[in-house]
Amino acid sequence: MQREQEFLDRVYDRVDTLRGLAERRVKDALIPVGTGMQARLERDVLVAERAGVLAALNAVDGSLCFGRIDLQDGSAHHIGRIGIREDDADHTPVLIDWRAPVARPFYLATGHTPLGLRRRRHITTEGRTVTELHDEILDLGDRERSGFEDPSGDAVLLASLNSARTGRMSDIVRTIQAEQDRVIRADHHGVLVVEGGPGTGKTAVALHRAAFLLYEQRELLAKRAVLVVGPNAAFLRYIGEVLPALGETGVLLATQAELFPGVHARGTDTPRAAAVKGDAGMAEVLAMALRDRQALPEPGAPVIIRHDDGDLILDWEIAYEARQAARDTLLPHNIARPYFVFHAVDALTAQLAERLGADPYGGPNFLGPDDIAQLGKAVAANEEVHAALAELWPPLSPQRFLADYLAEPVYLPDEDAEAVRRARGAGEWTPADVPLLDEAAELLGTDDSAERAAAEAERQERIAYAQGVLAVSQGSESYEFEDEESEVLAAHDIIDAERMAERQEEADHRSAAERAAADRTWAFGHIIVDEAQELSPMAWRLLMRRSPTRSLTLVGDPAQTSEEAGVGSWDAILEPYVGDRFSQVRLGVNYRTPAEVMDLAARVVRAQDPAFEPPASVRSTGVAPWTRESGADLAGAVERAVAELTPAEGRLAVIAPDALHEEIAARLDGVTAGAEPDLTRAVVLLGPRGAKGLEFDHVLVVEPGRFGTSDLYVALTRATQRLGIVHREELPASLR
Ligand SMILES: Nc1ncnc2c1ncn2[C@@H]1O[C@H](COP(=O)(O)OP(=O)(O)OP(=O)(O)O)[C@@H](O)[C@H]1O
Repeated sequence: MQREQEFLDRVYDRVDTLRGLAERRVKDALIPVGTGMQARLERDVLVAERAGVLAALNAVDGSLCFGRIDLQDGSAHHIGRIGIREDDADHTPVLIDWRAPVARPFYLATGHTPLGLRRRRHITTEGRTVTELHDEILDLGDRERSGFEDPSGDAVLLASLNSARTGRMSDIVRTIQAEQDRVIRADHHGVLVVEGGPGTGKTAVALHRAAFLLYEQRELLAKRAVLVVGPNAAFLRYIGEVLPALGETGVLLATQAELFPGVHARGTDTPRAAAVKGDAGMAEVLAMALRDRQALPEPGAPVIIRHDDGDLILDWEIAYEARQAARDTLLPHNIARPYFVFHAVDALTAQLAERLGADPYGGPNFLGPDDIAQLGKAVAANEEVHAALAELWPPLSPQRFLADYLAEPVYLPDEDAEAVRRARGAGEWTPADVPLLDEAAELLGTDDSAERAAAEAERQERIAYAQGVLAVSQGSESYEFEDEESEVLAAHDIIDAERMAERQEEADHRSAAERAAADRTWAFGHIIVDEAQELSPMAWRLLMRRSPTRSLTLVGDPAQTSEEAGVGSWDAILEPYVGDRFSQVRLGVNYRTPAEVMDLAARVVRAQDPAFEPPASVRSTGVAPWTRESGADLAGAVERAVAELTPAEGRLAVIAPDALHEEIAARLDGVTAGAEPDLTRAVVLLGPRGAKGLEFDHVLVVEPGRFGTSDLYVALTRATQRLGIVHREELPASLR
């Protein structure tokens, strides 16, 4: 213990020095250097990197070092959350980053395959103090003993699994199991599917994989960022501290609702509406609806446009020809629109020229090319022409187009159309709208010509300003002294106006993740999707656009699928994008739910699928789950059960059908219905969907007869210790 403490003191001394250094280096990096795009980009990356180092040093302070491996060759390494090196000529490693290849035997070695290890030591600390050691002897021939031997090898794991929950997920870096380690360190190329039942550590593994990839592919991912997609905001908050605790901040966590920058999708859909909106056929439906927005005047009923040189007649033929020319470009709607306008203006000009220059005696037209060009300019400048053309081929934003479509949904069976119909201006965007907005944005194309023109105008303004500055400095021409060496330089000698203008531009110190959050077309370096079974085919289209390299990790459990829009099999999800070129692994051990609770949960699924095999629980508590009939006063029975089950330390979740929340919340102190739950409170009230991915020490399930099979399976598997069930209505047969 003493020696480990001395070691730790040395490491923390070094950390404190490094932190001081990092603080100074962040400040230095902020000083503007060089000019030009490249220099600025490099500086911004440097600032982000150095700020990242500082954040990492600050974040990992609490439990920096957690392990040690002693090798058969007599050497030893300490393993920590981040790597620390000595300040010597060789930069000797003091603490090995858990993600480094050298650290790998810490996770994989067994007595059977010791991978060159003699001993594995788990070091437990509180703050900067060593409090416990647990040693596993891996070389049975080795007689040396420390007195801290842990013959079972899982004391640290079990202590962590049994510890009281806090409402925030913690990292598992000290106790990653071998099957999990293989997933975390799998190659980042291509698509990896990680399947596993409740509590098998899928979420934990996905997050540690993000940390691993950020370490291994630091250069690529610092620029392109990692996206982690989770099922809802409460879940993202629940997992939000894991990566920072591992020293990683370059990750964007988002729900589907947040994947269209500028839109906050806070509305809700009926399950039916969400399923219709998520169906793959919606891509074609929207494309067809958009073609309908490229309209023509009725044949025989042309649009008459007033014009100084005589009325212009915008008829079916002119509009048809112009539309065809624009469609032939195969460009998205907004980008093809100028072609439509150009062809229509051209045809209207020709019409006018023919009328004005016509020779009454049938000779050639009087007007020369210059006259016609003049006429064309006047037609193009006529506001009414543009208004008429905008009626036929309107410039559209994704929001406007989708709102219009939902107000009058076409190309859908009547029932589906009714399910998604929403009056213009009514209600908010919903998560299921987000992939449709993204699809619309693709079909429409971004017409950013106005923004580009504005940016260029701004740049010209800066250059003009800089020229002004230089003109003033010109007044003090460089004086040529006889002695050439002593020439005095003026500002304009060393800097031209353009470079000076660039210098004035605001530096963009946002990290790649922050930039990515604001950019719909961002291509992420890697995307991790948790609860991937819930996403609809339309949502997959959106995510695949954000991952042109198809570097993805998908994590999920088909048995827990609750969304009607969710896709049934990984083959069905992935076939359109990568064919059958994806790898799949299964995690088979449940670290969360005790065996007693898992047995009950498995019965629920088996009632539907007799061949169902749940993951094996690593623990049992010896406490069986119980069911209790409430009599008439359901809320009263819940209140009493909550009083019994609320742990002295840790968290209790009441998982009840949404319709009962008001009634239940009224009886529970500090518990509210409807609002987004604060998971750090001792008692939390949730619906089965909101409980997805979360866990609590104790769980009370209310009125399980009203839950669908997969929702009930999710609800029952949230407990790390105890489970109770309260019901007034009849129990499902599987729970009786
Ligand atoms: N190797 C490990 N060491 C310590 N704790 C672990 C380990 N693996 C998993 N856990 C813990 O088990 C619990 C369940 O993990 P996690 O939430 O990642 O499972 P999951 O497979 O995503 O579950 P679900 O599908 O039910 O949401 C978490 O508390 C997690 O910290």
